[in-house]
Amino acid sequence: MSNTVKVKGVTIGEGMPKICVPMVGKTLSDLLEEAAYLNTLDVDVVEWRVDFFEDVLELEKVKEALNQLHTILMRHPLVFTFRSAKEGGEREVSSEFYLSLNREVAKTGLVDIVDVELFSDADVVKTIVEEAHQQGVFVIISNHDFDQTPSKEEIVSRLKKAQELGGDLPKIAVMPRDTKDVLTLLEATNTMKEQYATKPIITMSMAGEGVISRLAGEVFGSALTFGAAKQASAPGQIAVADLRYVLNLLHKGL
Ligand SMILES: O=C1C[C@@](O)(C(=O)O)C[C@@H](O)[C@@H]1O
Repeated sequence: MSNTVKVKGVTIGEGMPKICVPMVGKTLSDLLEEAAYLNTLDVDVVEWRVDFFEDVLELEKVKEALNQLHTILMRHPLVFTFRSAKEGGEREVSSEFYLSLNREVAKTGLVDIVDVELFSDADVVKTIVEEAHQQGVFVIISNHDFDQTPSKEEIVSRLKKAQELGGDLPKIAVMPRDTKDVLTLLEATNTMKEQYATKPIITMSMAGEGVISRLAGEVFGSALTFGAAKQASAPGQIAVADLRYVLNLLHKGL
């Protein structure tokens, strides 16, 4: 049985998949505008994709931005994510910087969840998980394959690894080359959820062919789905209102 992650009144892993929308602004003023707009949408969780932020290398500016974003978004659980270029993000940084960025942000009390990549340096993953948990911050341990869909066994094994490393929300995003790849992701999700998961998991097959995986999480076992506000942060994300409509529809049928 999967546990749940409860944050600011949102229970991830129970009922309908929760909708998370990424903020991808480059400047603070873009971000503040995006945050205000997100407040008008029916979203459960907000993600700050800080790798898009032009001042991401200056920790003080990141913290200042977080302060301001928090005043707008305080009702929503906030995920803090630096996505590396090798996993589909905007830039690459050193392991040292990645560690200090995540550890400093976890200490601010302004974020609820940090996203750490499974294939980061093993000590870095361990340290971030430990320190985030000391601060009462949850951890997504994630992996992204923008080129292909690994085998079912490999997907399950990565999700298990993320769980063993202490991730509260193991996550994987993969790219399909055909519809069979989408089925592979769905099957891996179902197997993980039914047989191994002690935590809510998050999975998606990206791009157009994979859209079904962003909609049918409640059926196959993914607890959270990423939707788009004005700008998508990954291929295949659909508008929040459409996402909510379909999630509700599928929920009614279950
Ligand atoms: O990891 C993910 C999932 C994602 O890549 C997607 O495919 O929706 C979008 C990213 O912003 C997020 O950090």
